[in-house]
Amino acid sequence: MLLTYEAMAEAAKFATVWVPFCRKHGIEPRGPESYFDLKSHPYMGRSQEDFVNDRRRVRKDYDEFKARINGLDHDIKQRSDAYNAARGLKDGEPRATWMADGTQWEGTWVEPSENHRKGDHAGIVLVLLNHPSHSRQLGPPASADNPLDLSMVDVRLPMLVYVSREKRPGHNHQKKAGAMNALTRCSAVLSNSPFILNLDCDHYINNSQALRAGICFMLGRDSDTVAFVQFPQRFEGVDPTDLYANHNRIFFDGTLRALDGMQGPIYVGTGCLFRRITLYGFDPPRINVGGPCFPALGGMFAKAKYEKPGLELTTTKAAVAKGKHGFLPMPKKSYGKSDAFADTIPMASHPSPFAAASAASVVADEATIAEAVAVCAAAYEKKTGWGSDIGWVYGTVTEDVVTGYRMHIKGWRSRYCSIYPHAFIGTAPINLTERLFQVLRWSTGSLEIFFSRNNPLFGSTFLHPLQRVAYINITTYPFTAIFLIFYTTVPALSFVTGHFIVQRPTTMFYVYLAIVLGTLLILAVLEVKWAGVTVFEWFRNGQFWMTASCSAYLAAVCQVLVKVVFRRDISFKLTSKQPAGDEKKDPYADLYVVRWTWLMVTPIIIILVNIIGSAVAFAKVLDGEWTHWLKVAGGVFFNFWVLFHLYPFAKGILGRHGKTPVVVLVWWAFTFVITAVLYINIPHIHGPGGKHGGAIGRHGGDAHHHGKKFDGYYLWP
Ligand SMILES: O=c1ccn([C@@H]2O[C@H](COP(=O)(O)OP(=O)(O)O[C@H]3O[C@H](CO)[C@@H](O)[C@H](O)[C@H]3O)[C@@H](O)[C@H]2O)c(=O)[nH]1
Ligand SMILES: [Mn+2]
Repeated sequence: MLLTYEAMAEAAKFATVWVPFCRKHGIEPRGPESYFDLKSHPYMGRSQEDFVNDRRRVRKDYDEFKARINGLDHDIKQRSDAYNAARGLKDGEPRATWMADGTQWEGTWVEPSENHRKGDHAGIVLVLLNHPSHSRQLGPPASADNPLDLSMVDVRLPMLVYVSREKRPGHNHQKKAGAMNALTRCSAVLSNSPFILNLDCDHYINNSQALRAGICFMLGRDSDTVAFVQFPQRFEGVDPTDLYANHNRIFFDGTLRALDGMQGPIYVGTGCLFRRITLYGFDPPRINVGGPCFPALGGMFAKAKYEKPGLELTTTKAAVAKGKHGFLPMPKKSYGKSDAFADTIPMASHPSPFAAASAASVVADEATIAEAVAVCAAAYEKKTGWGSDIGWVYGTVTEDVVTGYRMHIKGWRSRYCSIYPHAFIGTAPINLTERLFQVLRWSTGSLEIFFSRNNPLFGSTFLHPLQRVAYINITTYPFTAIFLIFYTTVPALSFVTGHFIVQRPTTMFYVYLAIVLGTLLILAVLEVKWAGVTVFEWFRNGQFWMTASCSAYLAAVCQVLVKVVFRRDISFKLTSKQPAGDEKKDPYADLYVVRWTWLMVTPIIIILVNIIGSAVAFAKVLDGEWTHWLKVAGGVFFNFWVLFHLYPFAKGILGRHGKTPVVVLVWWAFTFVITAVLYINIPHIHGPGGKHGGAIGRHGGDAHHHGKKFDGYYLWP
């Protein structure tokens, strides 16, 4: 969209003031919006007065910048209308969208037409800021049109390029993975930097030292085997009680950190620093998988392959210059038709011998840009290794997990880098429906990987054994839904029917139960103590896990089975972003907006079943039908345990009213009492009464049939 491009152009212009200002005064955080939102402005630079003046000036620039961005939509339309009018368009002729410099925009038009609509437009590469010089470049001193004294500040800005890959109808563009691959090739041609930072469109950099922190893991001793450095995802705009566990603290601060002790964290799609060559399918220079515990297991069956040097320079510079690609890990044709792109690969793998050459190549001239457009053509990847052996992997909606996995099975490591202030911050869906769909997408993606050629059960032996366990877990976890559905409904249903499929507990059963519970407890303590999450956050995770498991995971299992059986593709529904701005309004308004989806059906059923189950049990005790009220209490407690987990969900579907927790409890109590009263008062439901017999009699022949046929059913208490 032209809007994106022009907004970027405005940002580039504002950056010429903002970035030097930040450097001069040591401003942190570097996001202007977050910085100007701060309550206090700790001063770190030089003289106070200088700072106050500069700050006032930049603030004014920033406000103007924001106003211009907000006006862009209108400006573009007005400008285009003027140009179109000037050209005297006849009726029915397509109405072009015009750039500020008076040329037609090649991408999507405001009024879409052939070759200029969403999913049907040319590839566009526009350089907004060109390569900076290699040496320091001090700014001008203060003057009339430049009120900031920048004479002591380096004013260079990094290269900034707008890229929109070619889109054609009927062509599978492979969503985010396809976008990342096009960008990887484009940046290879334009800059070919050896490291790539990948951020989602809804994330920003919050700590200017983040890259320095991450790159340490790449450049340090022995770190030539590190493929990527993963930062935890952090979010803003989440409600303070984190009703739907958006922060995912256990996953980021527990799981990813723990994996760091093995082969490394999995790749989670954003906030990740890559070594460029790993995306090209290179093997690591050495294999050191297995660590001190399992050194023999690393690459057990594949040793021979690694006797030859992996990344050692086996070709002379001259040979590369002649266009021979002797030491590419894959045949040249799997990288696509662009020779210019293929030539960048050896330079990315061995920056040092080519330092002079790559320094000279950093000019974004017309030919280079034409090449950049060519490598993001829609048809470029036809009959190449992109999406399978090279770059981001296709065929799943969680391309992140599988892309990291393919690196790990080659023996690459990854590292986890968590710093404070948070390196990157993003937005999370705080609406229940959006959140459920997000989890549905993740769980579907995981299962897709399980049912693909990237099933971790069959990955190479370069995968650390425990890392493999982690990958199996991450590609099978949605199956927990099947068990959880039984776990959350059968005990409550047993109260209603009076039949119990679980045996009267034996001593051995209690022993096992104690072991399982003890393990869970240790795990919980470790997670809380060691990952640094609070007990409250820990509970939230558990609550949301149950909600997601009995809705999204279940749906994912069904969806993927359909895909596996009928070969239907699954769509990537972009997570809705909370509309920004308007501070006066409730920032969490979206939290309680109810948008119905069939994903909500199962949790609602489970809630009802548990309330009704315990109400019936209660009624049976009141009625004298059951006498072992202590045992009944135990069962009812279990039902409440389930309800307690589904409490945030209930709060969410009650919408606006859910803001007061009392409403949920009132509703639950109401349902409970109604059920109990009905049960006691309607004789034909609860049968002729009297102890166990009543329970069977109530269901007549049917229940008898069950009671007799299956020895597995027990009457209890
Ligand atoms: O067709 C698409 C869809 C998405 N994106 C990008 O993918 C990102 C992730 O999409 P989003 O809707 O924000 O989903 P989230 O659930 O927030 O994303 C998480 O889950 C995704 C996998 O499902 C990962 O790719 C993301 O990195 C990870 O943050 C977006 O920011 C875009 O940059 C595209 O480029 N093209
Ligand atoms: Mn996102």
